[in-house]
Amino acid sequence: MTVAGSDSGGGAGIQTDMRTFALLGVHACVAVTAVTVQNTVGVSDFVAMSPDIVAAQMRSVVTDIGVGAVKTGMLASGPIIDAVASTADELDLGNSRTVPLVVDPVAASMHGDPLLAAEAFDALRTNLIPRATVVTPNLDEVRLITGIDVTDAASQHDAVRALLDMGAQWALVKGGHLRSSTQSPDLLSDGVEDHEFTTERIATGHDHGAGDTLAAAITAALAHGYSVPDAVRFAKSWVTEGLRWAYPLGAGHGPVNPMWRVSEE
Ligand SMILES: Nc1ncnc2c1ncn2[C@@H]1O[C@H](COP(=O)(O)OP(=O)(O)O)[C@@H](O)[C@H]1O
Ligand SMILES: Cc1ncc(COP(=O)(O)O)c(N)n1
Repeated sequence: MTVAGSDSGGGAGIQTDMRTFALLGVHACVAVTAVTVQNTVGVSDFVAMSPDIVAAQMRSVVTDIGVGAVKTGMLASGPIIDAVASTADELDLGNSRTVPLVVDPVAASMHGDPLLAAEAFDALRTNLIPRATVVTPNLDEVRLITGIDVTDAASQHDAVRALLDMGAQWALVKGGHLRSSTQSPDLLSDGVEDHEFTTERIATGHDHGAGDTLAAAITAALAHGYSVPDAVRFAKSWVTEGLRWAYPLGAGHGPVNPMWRVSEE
């Protein structure tokens, strides 16, 4: 299940989560948190759902269909974060519970347009990150959540540690925004084991939805029973191929292509 916002341009959010889930052989259920007015150049507006309706979608799906793993993406507001956190407890989702919960703490679109209210960061830190089986921030989100500016391997380790100190079971600090590097290094840790997943940086401006694709692929792999390190290893290779097969669209950033496996044939 994905708990996320709609991207009218189809490059990120629910739309990319559902494509990724389908291609990875899992049925996608959805709790819509917000509807964005979005294309390849930016997000011009959004409307958030009521927290009760978000919680009710989660409850409706879990009590009837069941879920193998759950991912959160754009949550829009503090009250939605609080509702998702308490519903996760009610439904036995998250850190040390039955069903893994992947928290992608989406704060803004890649164009810099906000997707989370500024006053919602406390709720993210104190209510959602402690419930995460794995939290997957990019470097801008790391700065906003922990105050740490990641510029190298040492500060990436510090950021992982800060997220684990907030209570996440595993933290994955993604290196996609280290744009001056020739590589794209992601660091995963639970405080005991460190795993580095590094790929060559792909020269593309069409990287819209990369974080969603990665987190959705982690979620699908967890639903298939992978361990967290194996799920992240798989998802990193999946998003790397998606970036290689990304295509231009509109006047801005085209989408990572989660259909790369189909496109290849
Ligand atoms: N140009 C690139 N080449 C290779 N991997 C990339 C590139 N850009 C991002 N990635 C990878 O895509 C995933 C999403 O990363 P990132 O861009 O940091 O997140 P977000 O989309 O949330 O901003 C990470 O695994 C990151 O390493
Ligand atoms: C509904 C929604 N969810 C998530 C993102 C983040 O994706 P990106 O960082 O590629 O803009 C987005 N732009 N829109």
